[in-house]
Amino acid sequence: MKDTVPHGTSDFVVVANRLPVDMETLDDGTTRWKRSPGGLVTALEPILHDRERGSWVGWPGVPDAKVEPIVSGGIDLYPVELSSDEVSRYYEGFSNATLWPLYHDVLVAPVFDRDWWHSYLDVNRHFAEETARTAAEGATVWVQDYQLQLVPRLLREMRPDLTIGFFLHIPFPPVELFMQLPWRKEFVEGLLGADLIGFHLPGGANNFLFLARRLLGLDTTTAGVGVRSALGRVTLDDRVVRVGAFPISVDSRQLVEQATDPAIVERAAEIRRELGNPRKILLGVDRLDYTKGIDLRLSALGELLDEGRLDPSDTVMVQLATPSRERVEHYMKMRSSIEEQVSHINGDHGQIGRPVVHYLYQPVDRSELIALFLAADVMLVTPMRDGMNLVAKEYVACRADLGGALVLSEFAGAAAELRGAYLVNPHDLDGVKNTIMAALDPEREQGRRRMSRLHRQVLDHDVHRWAQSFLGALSPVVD
Ligand SMILES: Nc1ncnc2c1ncn2[C@@H]1O[C@H](COP(=O)(O)OP(=O)(O)O)[C@@H](O)[C@H]1O
Ligand SMILES: O=P(O)(O)OC[C@H]1O[C@H](O[C@H]2O[C@H](CO)[C@@H](O)[C@H](O)[C@H]2O)[C@H](O)[C@@H](O)[C@@H]1O
Repeated sequence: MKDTVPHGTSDFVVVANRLPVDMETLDDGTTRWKRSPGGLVTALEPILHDRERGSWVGWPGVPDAKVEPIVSGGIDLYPVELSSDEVSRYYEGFSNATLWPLYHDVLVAPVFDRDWWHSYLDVNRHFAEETARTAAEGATVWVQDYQLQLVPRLLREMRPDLTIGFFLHIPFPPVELFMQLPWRKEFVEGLLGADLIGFHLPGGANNFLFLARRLLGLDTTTAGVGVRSALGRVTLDDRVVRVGAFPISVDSRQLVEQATDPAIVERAAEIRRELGNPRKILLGVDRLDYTKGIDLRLSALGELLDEGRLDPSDTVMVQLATPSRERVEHYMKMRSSIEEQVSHINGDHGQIGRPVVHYLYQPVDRSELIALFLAADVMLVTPMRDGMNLVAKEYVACRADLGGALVLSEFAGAAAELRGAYLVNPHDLDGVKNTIMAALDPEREQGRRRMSRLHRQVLDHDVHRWAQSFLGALSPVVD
């Protein structure tokens, strides 16, 4: 295969399950493009804008879409077509009903289905082939996330001239959980096709190194990996693979700019008025996913209202939930139970024209989202497990006014850096309730000091630093 693949012209190629835009078919049968959901796209978009040329290989988000490459002179988009059967078995099945729950602490039971596995293997091969066609001789390829863990090895077999990086956006599980995977060796071998493997946190990197030793009997470093430092190494027969921790972030300066735009500041004030000028506004912003702890925060709110610790006449919660993976069973169940909880709270505590919980099952524009961040007194980020959680970082980046408070789960990757947040254990409902109460009414100067510390952290560690640290560590392997 090596010599038969024609080379493309792109020196820098991002490979991700999704393109940064999703194709949408309108009622009249015409199509248009809209921003893809999720933090991976939020993070990678500004990185590619920084580059004069680059390509992105990914799925356009709908089955059976025959889309020609979109070559614009900036970021060229190379669509990978997935059939409806592949969407069902590779994306909804293996990626999101096997790997996603397995890597998120088995919050629901992962399904191990051999047909799904074969589809995952086939689709990973399609992605590797499309990338091999797109990349120029000696190009750098950056493969993203759990949907494509076999691509590094497949791609190296096709194109040994490439420099290959891989970044995992979700947690890498503890060894005991990973060992459940019937195809565990194939995954470790797949990732070892890369020159550099990146995780959000040192724990994930250390788990991976342990598995490379234990499962494959490879020679690895055993000292702990640091944050953007002290990379681990796996020594193979012909090369060394490096392993590191690179916490992802947001485009902080751009968010500050938008959040201080007078039109957005005015919109934030208008939102408060539209909500009836409550004393306090709580906010949740998530993809609708069972990992995000939306149910937990609604339970906390419901109990605080039931107990009279919160007054429904002066407290409002806004919960935005982006539709996600809507055909996967646990997502359907979670949607129904969240909507039941919202109705329950509003039924018990709302008044005509004054619901306590304003729930939107739809994505909103970035400017509206930033205005909501500014309007919110308390941001609730309460996942049971999350790779990073960019919403937490977006909120503190936007609060250049040093107002607001962040309640953050210890089980979000972001908690490793945002130590000044109101940290909660999402398994401890009473603890969450007490922490929400504390975050609602901090002593003013103490609240501003907390936010100032968080804001500085996110400004100093933005998404550009993330990309530079990963790509900087990847580039020495070219020498
Ligand atoms: N309802 C929504 N409307 C607009 N953007 C949203 C909405 N929900 C989530 N987002 C955006 O999607 C991204 C979510 O990223 P993150 O918190 O890392 O989690 P994940 O990638 O698992 O969805 C953020 O950029 C956030 O602002
Ligand atoms: O593509 P979808 O199935 O619609 O899912 C959206 C994305 O969700 C996940 O995001 C993760 O990446 C974020 C950025 O690193 C991180 O902050 C968050 O904790 C992760 O959950 C998924 O990993 C992406 O591949 C999806 O595109």
